[in-house]
Amino acid sequence: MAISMGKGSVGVLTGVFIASLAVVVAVLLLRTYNLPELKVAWKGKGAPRIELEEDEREQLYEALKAFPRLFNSSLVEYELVGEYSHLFNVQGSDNSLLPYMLIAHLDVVPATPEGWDLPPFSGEEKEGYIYGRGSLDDKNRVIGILQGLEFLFKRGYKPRRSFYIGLGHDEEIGGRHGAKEIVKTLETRNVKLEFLLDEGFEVLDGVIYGTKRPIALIGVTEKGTITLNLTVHSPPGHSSMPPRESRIGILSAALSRLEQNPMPNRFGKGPEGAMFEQLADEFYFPLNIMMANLWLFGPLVSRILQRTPSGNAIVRTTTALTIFNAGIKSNVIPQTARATVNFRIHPAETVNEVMKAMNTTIMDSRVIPSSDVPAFDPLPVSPHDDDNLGYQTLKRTINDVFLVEPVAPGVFIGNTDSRHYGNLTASIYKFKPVVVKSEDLNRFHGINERISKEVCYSQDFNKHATALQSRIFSD
Ligand SMILES: CCCCCCCC/C=C\CCCCCCCC(=O)NCC(=O)O
Ligand SMILES: [Zn+2]
Ligand SMILES: [Zn+2]
Repeated sequence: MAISMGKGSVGVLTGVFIASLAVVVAVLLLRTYNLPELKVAWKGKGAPRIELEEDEREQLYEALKAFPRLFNSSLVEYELVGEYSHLFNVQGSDNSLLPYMLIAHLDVVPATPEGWDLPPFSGEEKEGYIYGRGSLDDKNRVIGILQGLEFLFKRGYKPRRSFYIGLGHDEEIGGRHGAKEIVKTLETRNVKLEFLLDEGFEVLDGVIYGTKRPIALIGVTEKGTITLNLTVHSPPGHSSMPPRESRIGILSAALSRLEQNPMPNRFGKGPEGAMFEQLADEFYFPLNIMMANLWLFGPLVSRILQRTPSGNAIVRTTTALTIFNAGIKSNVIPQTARATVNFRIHPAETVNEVMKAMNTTIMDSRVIPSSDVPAFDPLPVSPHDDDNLGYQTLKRTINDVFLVEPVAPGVFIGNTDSRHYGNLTASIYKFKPVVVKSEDLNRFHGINERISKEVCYSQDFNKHATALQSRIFSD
């Protein structure tokens, strides 16, 4: 797996990618940077609070030590938002240009050590990879962005276009206190953005069945989501006198019906069809002919795609059973059985339609649905035509840095903080500067999440930096 970076026509974007390449270097720097005395230019309402806990103060100080030029630059305003999220504003020289924004998140999903080759929170290395929860999602981008800026400031970087950086702390649970608060902060200042870049697809090497070479996808929209709790209640009792149907049995049957009756294959009814058509030449014969003629071969292609979990995620609303809880003792009939189901909604469907289909499939009034988190429909498609600054900058940067020619717009299958920024810009792009192979897909939220060190070093950092200089300073 590779990680890389560089930047396009917009100021730091190239630096960010370049720095993403050097994430390993950045991690080492975090530990070894030899500090000059800090004169930190904290501004805004995020100046360190007197009531910071010792460990919080320690962490902030570590950040300052790791990125001294960033935190000392007169061009940078920094503030803490929602207690743990970070907002940076880098001032450009031309206020007539709309700022852009880079976002990433600091939090991770949980991990227990079972099945990992190295402990999930160790950051230890093995055979050229750094292992750890967050190494792909999304600490690589956090470090990449900060290291990119540090690198650029070292070179005397002065952007023309202002930009923001937002680092959220609760993306994995919906971004309510992080990204949403950052957005509120920006809205009170009437900020509008030229575009926003967030995590998303990657350079996919052998991931899309039948492709001849690596392909980069930029997420220009994302699927909607419903997270539902399904509960079956009734009074508890002695296991020696079980009811004919237990709560566990009732709920399990309902869940099994959901799994056995997936939502319909909607391939071609959303923007995903255009992606495959655009990429038609990248497929081996006869898939190339089929992709170029989806009006005829669409049904066959959709059946091929749905064979793999990642392809299936593209063609339909997915149904994932993620949590199941019931029972407290081996001889007590449980009072409650409860499960969580996570739907990711295809762009051709809506929350209402999926809810209706779910009720029809379960068809059991003893199974009570409820939800702790808001559902949302698939998101609008961001512009990605030839003259769109954000999309084209990102596309050209991917071409240059990864030396990957095919870049296509796609429907992102996960959900991230960027959906909260819809009032600030219609141009939201989702790309993570790493190369991913098929066998890596299970590492996201799975075991042995890791990032390659070798490829970071083997990429010619200085070459990329030099080649992209004109872009760095042209905007
Ligand atoms: C032919 C099909 C090609 C599909 C290729 C799919 C490749 C997907 C690669 C990685 C995606 C893994 C999901 C990552 C989601 C990251 C964001 C996240 O975790 N957000 C929270 C959430 O969605 O719950
Ligand atoms: Zn993430
Ligand atoms: Zn995640």
